[in-house]
Amino acid sequence: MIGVALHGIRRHFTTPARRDVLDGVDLAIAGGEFVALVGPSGRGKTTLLRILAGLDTGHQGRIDWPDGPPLRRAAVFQEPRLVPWLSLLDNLLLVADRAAEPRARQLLAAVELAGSEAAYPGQLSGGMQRRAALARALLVDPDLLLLDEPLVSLDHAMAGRMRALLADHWRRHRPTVLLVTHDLHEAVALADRVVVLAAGAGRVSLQRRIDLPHPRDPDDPRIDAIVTALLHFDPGLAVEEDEAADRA
Ligand SMILES: Nc1ncnc2c1ncn2[C@@H]1O[C@H](COP(=O)(O)OP(=O)(O)OP(=O)(O)O)[C@@H](O)[C@H]1O
Repeated sequence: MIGVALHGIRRHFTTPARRDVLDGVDLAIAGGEFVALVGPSGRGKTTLLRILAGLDTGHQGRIDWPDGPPLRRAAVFQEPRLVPWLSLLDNLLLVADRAAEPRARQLLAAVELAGSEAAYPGQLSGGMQRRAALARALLVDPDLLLLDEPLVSLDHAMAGRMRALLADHWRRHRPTVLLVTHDLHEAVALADRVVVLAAGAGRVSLQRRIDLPHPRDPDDPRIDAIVTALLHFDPGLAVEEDEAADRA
């Protein structure tokens, strides 16, 4: 299992304006841990995820991999990033070899895309594409799974089923997961730990361990109680909660 320790991660952008987006993030994630990173728009969540994915190398600070670097890193970003001229099935097989086809079909069925294997991304809704991107990430059996609001445009029921799929995959395979979400309920329902980025400071302002046993019932009232406690700590998170409720 792959743990990671971030020490004093800083990211400064100069355009369009000079700005310290991350200003000394310290965060250690244990191998096999499921961490949710929350906070309103613009606090640098995606930037941190891109740094961990190896896509943003303009940061300062140190990233340690105490168990060695991840061998299979997978990421799902807000935009699905599928190759437009390949079918869904071929998009999945891009990250694996042909022998993985039965598993790829199985995963497409698990994200409720059975029957769409031959479709091209442009023929599908944004939500369908996002589910395909999730299936593609799971196909590589990642040891580090980075998720940037992967369920954001899905309807309430579908998002619930995809959350259950993700939770089930994590329990069986135990990848190390960092999930960025605006949805506090989602964060508490899934994660071992919720990490809040501070408003305007670019640093971790709160970490809260979620000691509820897995598998979790999303209707467990203890989840709402923890969400209320987090909102009490950082009322800025409430705006995002309202938006999540509107989307549902
Ligand atoms: N390549 C870039 N160049 C300049 N500024 C950037 C770049 N990438 C991100 N930023 C800025 O950094 C800030 C943080 O962006 P980031 O996407 O990491 O926030 P976030 O917390 O993930 O927001 P959201 O929840 O809306 O996705 C924003 O003000 C954004 O405009």
